[in-house]
Amino acid sequence: MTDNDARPGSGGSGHLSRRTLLKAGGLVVAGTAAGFGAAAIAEATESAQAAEQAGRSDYDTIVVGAGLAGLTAARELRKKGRRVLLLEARDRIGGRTWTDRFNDYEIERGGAWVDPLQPHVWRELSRYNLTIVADQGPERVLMPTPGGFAEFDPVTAYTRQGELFTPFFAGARDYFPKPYAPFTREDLLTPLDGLSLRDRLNQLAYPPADEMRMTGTTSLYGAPSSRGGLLQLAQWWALAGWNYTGFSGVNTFRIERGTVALATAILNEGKPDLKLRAPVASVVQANGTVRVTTRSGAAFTAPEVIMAVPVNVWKTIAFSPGLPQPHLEATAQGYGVPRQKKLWLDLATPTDRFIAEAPEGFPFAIMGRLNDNAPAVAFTVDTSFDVTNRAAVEAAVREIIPSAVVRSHTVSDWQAEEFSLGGPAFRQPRQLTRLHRAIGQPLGRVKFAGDDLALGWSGYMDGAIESGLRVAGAPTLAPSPNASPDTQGMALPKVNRRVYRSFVGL
Ligand SMILES: Cc1cc2nc3c(=O)[nH]c(=O)nc-3n(C[C@H](O)[C@H](O)[C@H](O)COP(=O)(O)OP(=O)(O)OC[C@H]3O[C@@H](n4cnc5c(N)ncnc54)[C@H](O)[C@@H]3O)c2cc1C
Repeated sequence: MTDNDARPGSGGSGHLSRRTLLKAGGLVVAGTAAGFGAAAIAEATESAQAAEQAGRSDYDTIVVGAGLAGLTAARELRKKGRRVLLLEARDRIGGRTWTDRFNDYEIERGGAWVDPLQPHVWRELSRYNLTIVADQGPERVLMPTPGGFAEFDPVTAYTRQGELFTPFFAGARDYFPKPYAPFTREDLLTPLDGLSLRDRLNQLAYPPADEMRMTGTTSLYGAPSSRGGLLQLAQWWALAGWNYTGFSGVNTFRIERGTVALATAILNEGKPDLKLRAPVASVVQANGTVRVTTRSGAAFTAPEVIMAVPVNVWKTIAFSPGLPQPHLEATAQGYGVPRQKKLWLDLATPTDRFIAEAPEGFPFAIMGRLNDNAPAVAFTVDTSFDVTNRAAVEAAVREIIPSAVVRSHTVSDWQAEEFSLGGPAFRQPRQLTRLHRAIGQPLGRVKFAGDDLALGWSGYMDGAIESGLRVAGAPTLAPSPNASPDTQGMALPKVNRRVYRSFVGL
């Protein structure tokens, strides 16, 4: 049910005095946890206590955040017969997935690609009978060399990438023997978790000509390579079957009707009470009740709350009692790839299907046109050029393809969006062993969910769904990556996965 107004009988905002409403309204302006004053928390606490004493809660569970994690959790709880309220800050569902239009073309501004190696998202696609399409893939690949960019056929280019990346992940089968249970060999993980992607490159000491072919990948996720943790990428390698074809081929496929079709199907099955444009400002627990207050002052109570918002956003919400130390550290350090922007480019030239990878330090880490007559997609973590300016974007593209002509473009800046404050999850060194388990733990009656907290495909839609299932007490999946992927009866377009450089996790 889509319902932007307080539900009759919910008792929601009716619980608040005018004074509280005005005070809570101040939160909108402040927009940060710090902006939520002690007086407002005290009042919300009293109110939660009163609700508890009166034995009335508006809902059984309040889920905050209608991304794939929150939608999944809400559906699973509804299936158990619970009364569920889903509060979403934006005016749409889907969070870091967003099917939109650019010129006459359907684009994904966030998550796009799915794969049978990703069991949770794949099971959902099968459940809703959502058709899968394959990108056509590149006809040629531009790779950096010490003398400039050189052109290769895709099989040659990606066979070489496989030769370079396989040693990068040497030992991953030992330290991630069960990729969905990442702490199985914590003894081996702990010393490795201090390594950044840059550290691992330094250890391998590849000749410069080889290293430059790898830093397009490491800089994109690490943002820069020295920031991203080796073990995040290594876990994806393990989840994909400990080999390059799996790692690189993941995300060859898309949902024909867009990610919006998946998010909508989950919502329609669960039918929680959904309130859009309802950014949550505070979450206050007292005597067995949790009171959730939005920036506009609407308040709702339930014995249980699920926070399915990105870790990076936790710091903008006032929790009482306050977040434990690991949660505070994680939200201060950041869990989502910082600075990453996804651009769609209408290129007059070139007109063919290509992928170009650039070494660290270039404005674009990777770009390509994957389908005929489609716009090109490009990713940057460089904050020094103005991505809103067409001429600056064209100049950046021309650093790789000198003859390129950009007609128009559009940008998604997930870092700048206040309800994500970053891109997909990508852990930094030491976050896996020091923080990951701890931040998945509840704070009293408040539980946490999201792709950031997944045990498997963190940074992907699959991880968001996995986390949403787990927090709602529903079974998750952990297939052996050695087994052939379970396509769950879905028709799969036949493609040569070796020619893909998937835009893994992008
Ligand atoms: C550029 C980009 C490319 C990606 N590419 C892929 C890909 O190809 N394949 C893939 O599988 N994954 C990809 N991902 C990752 C994937 O999109 C995410 O893993 C997934 O969407 C996360 O879902 P989530 O529910 O955990 O979080 P989100 O989708 O971020 O959902 C959280 C929700 O909480 C809401 N919210 C935030 N703050 C508040 C508040 N205060 N009150 C109420 N609501 C709030 C947000 O508006 C949002 O709707 C990509 C992500 C990005 C950014």
